Amino acid sequence: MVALALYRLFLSPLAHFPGPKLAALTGWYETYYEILNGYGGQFTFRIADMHRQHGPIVRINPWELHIDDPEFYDTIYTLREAFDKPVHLKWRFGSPSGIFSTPEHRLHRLRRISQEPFFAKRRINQLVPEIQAIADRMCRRLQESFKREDKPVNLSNMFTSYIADVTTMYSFNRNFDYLGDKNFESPFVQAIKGFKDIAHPCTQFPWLGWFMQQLPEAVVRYLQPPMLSVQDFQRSMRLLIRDAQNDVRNGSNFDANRTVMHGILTSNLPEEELSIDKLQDHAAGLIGAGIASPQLTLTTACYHIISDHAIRAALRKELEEAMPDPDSPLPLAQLEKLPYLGACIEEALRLAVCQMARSPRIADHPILYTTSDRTYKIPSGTPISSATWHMHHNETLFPSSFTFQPSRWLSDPRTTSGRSLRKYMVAFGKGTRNCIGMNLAKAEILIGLSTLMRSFDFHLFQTSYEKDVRVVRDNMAPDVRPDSVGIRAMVK
Ligand code: HEM
Repeated sequence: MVALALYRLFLSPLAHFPGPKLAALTGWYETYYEILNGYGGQFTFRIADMHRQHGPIVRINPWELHIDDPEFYDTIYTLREAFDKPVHLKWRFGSPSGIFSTPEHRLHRLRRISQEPFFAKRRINQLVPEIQAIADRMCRRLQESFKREDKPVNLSNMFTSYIADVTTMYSFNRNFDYLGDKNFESPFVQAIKGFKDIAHPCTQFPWLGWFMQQLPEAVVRYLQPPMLSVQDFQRSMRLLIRDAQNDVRNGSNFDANRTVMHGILTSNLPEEELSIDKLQDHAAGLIGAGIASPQLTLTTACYHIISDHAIRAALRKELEEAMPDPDSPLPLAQLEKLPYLGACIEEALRLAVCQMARSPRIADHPILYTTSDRTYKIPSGTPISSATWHMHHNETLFPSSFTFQPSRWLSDPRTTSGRSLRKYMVAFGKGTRNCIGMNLAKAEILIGLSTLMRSFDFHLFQTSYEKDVRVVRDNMAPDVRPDSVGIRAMVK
């Protein structure tokens, strides 16, 4: 023990990097902040404190560095290098073979290439009529079951159902009509919560994710209740995959170009990549990542727009001029050109952050990082990261960073050093592992938000900033107090 402590503090290749000595000494420091301190999920905030105290590069645990320098982001998250992700993060979401979780660069490329064509802009453009039809269904449900009955709607549940209907339609060609539920309570609300609840324990104790999957259900129910909704979710993915496999086997009733799962099954992936376990991980990755982040962005946008009269009026004016008849929606290409709508969405993406937990990369060669007074040589094999949370709340780039100001995105905004502000918008990540679903997400958000805001007015219902909006923990995605029941609104 003593030898290990001395090694970590004085002899390790990271010993000369700044940071708290306790963090350099033991991984339990991080575990304490992620699991035991306050609501848990506090380490991202703690890292911000470390930077305030020790500068732009800090050693955050015995093995890892974090860099809070907007100009260095593109060096870590790059298309030019073949970086890996740390192996211990593979079990974080219980789907070790999903592309999000694949550590090795080469295997990641192989898996990602089989899905990429489905998320190209051209392919997403073809999907627009179906997304619009689902957004129209959301509005009809709001009109009939909430506006007419003068009943509050839970915005996060509604957007989860909207996005879940789009995602399952595109992934499996299935219409589950989650929007049809009386209160928009789709099973994904519980499953997403379950994924978030297990993520910190599975990150801190990587064997836990594997171990939980080996245990009988009754034991899991007793030990880790959140894992149950994750297992339910994984079981339903398996059934959908079996159906898609049958379609492909029978050569009937499917079009390989229409859904992502049929596309994966008919791609050039080698046979060993098409086992039911691996396919389940791909499906879980797509559905999990594909629902949680667009939902959070839409809820964030909606909350801020309806809580600020001036912003709501400006958006309403732009939408009314562009869409005189609310029942005749604009084509996606024209929605993309509406400046104020675009600025509201950009600002919602910035504030929603979506992926709050850091996502480290590992290089197989040393990397140089220069501060104002010295150059550090980061040893090869060291996990390094720059978290989106810190970038999006950098007060130099985004003054009053916690306020929703769409105007900061209007008219080709620049930083004080003359660079485009958009360079520092990193909601979708960058580099070889950036968000594969970005085009789909943007289409879902543009169509959903414009249709909704053109058709209705909203007033917040029993919603407080402190309880329901202020981010108090990093649950992989930013999360609010555990006693929040979500942002609710009356429909006018
Ligand atoms: C507002 C919406 C979204 C945001 C902000 C977002 C954000 C991100 C970010 C930051 C990453 C990089 C993760 C990392 O570096 O470790 C990522 C990866 C990923 N996203 Fe998204 N995402 C969104 C929507 C979607 C959608 C709609 C889908 C699919 C239906 C999707 C599927 C994925 C997948 C599969 C990955 C892993 C990519 C890889 O490792 O190659 N995301 N997303």
